[in-house]
Amino acid sequence: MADAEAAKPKSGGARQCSVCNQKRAALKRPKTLQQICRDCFYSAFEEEVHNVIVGNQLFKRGERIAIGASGGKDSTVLAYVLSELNRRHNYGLDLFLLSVDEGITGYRDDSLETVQRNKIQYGLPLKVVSYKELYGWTMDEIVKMIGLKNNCTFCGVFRRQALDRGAAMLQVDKLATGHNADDVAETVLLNILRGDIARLSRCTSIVTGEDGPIPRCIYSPNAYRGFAREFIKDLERIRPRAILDIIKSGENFRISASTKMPEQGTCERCGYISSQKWCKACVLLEGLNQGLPKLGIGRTRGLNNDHKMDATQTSGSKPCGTLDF
Ligand SMILES: Nc1ncnc2c1ncn2[C@@H]1O[C@H](COP(=O)(O)OP(=O)(O)OP(=O)(O)O)[C@@H](O)[C@H]1O
Repeated sequence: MADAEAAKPKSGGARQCSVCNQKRAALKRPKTLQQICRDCFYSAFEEEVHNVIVGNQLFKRGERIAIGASGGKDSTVLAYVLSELNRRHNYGLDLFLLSVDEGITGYRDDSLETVQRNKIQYGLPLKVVSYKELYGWTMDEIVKMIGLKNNCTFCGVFRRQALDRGAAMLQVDKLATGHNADDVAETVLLNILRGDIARLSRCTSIVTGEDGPIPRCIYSPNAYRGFAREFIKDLERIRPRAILDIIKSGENFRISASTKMPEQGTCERCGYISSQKWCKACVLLEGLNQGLPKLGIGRTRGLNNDHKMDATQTSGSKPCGTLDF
């Protein structure tokens, strides 16, 4: 996606596609610097995704795969490309669309309509799980209680767990989520800026147990991530490959053996993966239910006080707009 956005042809530069030599080039790919037409870009993109899937042995024949479907552009592309490649190359996968309804009036209800269309277009079964059914709260209700300032923490933590819970209900083997190059580069940069070594080492992994790129949250357009995004876009204007190079730096990052990393366990309350006594979602939920919504926000207060802080938890007090996969 960074490809397409970064490389709109300059005015007057109506060149021919350097692949088919027939149609007009629609974009210049930062990755290859090729001027390429729309159709050739689609073919190249789909072929590259196929090569990544095969090269990394992402799936096994017969596996059940949930596609995190938000109705946004990335997951819509993901749903299209996975269903298309599954059919074209006969991967033998059972694909499902999985949507989380956070209960944000005027936002998710609209995008869920897109997902309903994807369901019909690609002929994939759809499962929708909602914050209301899982946690007893919609995001609108949470915002009413906590205000706009810290609500992204709730949104991000709950969404990640809701996707995992939905995946468990569907009894899938894997969950696929969509992340474009810009988002991954932002995440690498953010983790460097925060000194979050644990996340930095995982955020470019193609397969993660439970961690990965930290997507943005719609309630916080001016959060720290926004500044990282602006910075990356400025770099991209000067040098379009900058985004891919930042990702490459993240991929090549290695932690020294002497660095202490957080230990993963399970939440004593709900059994979800956690490096603390209670997982972040349970701490936040407890705060909401007790009428103390700030309980799980911040570094020092909360229900996990008796446990030592670690790299993961330190980022628990991170600014709005982060979501861990
Ligand atoms: N509400 C949701 N329901 C299901 N999957 C989701 C939801 N929100 C995010 N995801 C998954 O996480 C990925 C990254 O989410 P993020 O919030 O960064 O959105 P994004 O980069 O705008 O992607 P998209 O364009 O697909 O919304 C999405 O592509 C999707 O696979």
